[in-house]
Amino acid sequence: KEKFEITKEQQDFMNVILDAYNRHQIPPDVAKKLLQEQYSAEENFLLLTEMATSQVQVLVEFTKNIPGFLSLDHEDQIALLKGSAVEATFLRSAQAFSTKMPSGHTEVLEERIRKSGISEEFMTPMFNFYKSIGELHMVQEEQALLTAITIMTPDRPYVKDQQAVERLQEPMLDILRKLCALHHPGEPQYFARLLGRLTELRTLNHYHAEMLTSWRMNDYKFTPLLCEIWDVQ
Ligand SMILES: O=C(c1ccccc1)c1ccc(-c2nc3ccccc3n2[C@H](C(=O)NC2CCCCC2)C2CCCCC2)cc1
Repeated sequence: KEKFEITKEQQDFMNVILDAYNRHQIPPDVAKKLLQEQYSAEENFLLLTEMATSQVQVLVEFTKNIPGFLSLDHEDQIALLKGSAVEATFLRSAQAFSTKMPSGHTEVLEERIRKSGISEEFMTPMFNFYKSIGELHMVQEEQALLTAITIMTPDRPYVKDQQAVERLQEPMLDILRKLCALHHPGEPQYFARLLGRLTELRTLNHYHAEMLTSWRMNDYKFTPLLCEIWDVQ
C-alpha cells in the first residue's frame, strides 16, 4: 500500500472523529462576545470559567467517541481527560483566535485578551502559541485529530497502562501524517510542525495554575468541575 494512501478503515475512523468534533462544538462564540465590549477582570474571569466549564463537558463527550477510549481502564480514562483538559482549553482558544474574522477584528480580540485581567507575563507565550497555530491553517480533520491525539497522550500523570494508550494514539498519528501530506503537499515538514505545536502546548500547561491565580482581582470563584480539572482551590 502507498505509504500516504488513506485506507478505507482509516477514512471511516477519521469520519467518526470528525463527526464527534463537529457535534461537540462550543455553543456560544466567545470571540464574538469579546469583540462587543471590554469587560472588567471579574466579568472576563466569569466568562472564562463558564466557557471552560462547558468546554470540559464538550471534551468528555468528544473523547467518549474516540474509538477504543471507552475500552481503556476507567481510572486511565480519567487520568487522560484530567491530563489534557488544560491543553485542550489552549488548543480550542488558539482555534477561536485563528478563526477567519473581518480585518481588524483579530487585533481588537487580541487587545481585549491583553486587557482581560490575565497577567502580562503570560501574554507572550500564549500569543506566540496562538499565532503559530494560526499560521498552520489547519483543516478541520487536522484540528479534530490533533485534539484527539492530545487527549490520547500516553505519558500523562497517573496513567497505568501507557501501552494501551499508545496503541490508540499511533493509528491517529498515522492518519494525521497522511492527511498532512494530502492537504499540504508543498510542505513536507508540515506534519512535524504540527507535532511541534503539541510540545509548545505542554509548556503552556505549566503556566496554567499561575495564570489562574494571577488574574488581577481578589475573589476567585471556580466551578467544582474546574477545581477538579484545573487543580485549583
Ligand atoms: O488563563 C487561561 C487559562 C488556560 C487554561 C487553564 C487555565 C487558565 C486562559 C484561558 C483562555 C484564554 C483565551 N484565549 C482566547 C483566544 C480567543 C478567544 C477567547 C480566548 N480565551 C478565553 C476563553 O474564554 N477561551 C475559551 C475558548 C473556548 C474554549 C474554552 C476557553 C477568554 C476568556 C475571557 C477573557 C479573554 C479570554 C486565555 C487565558
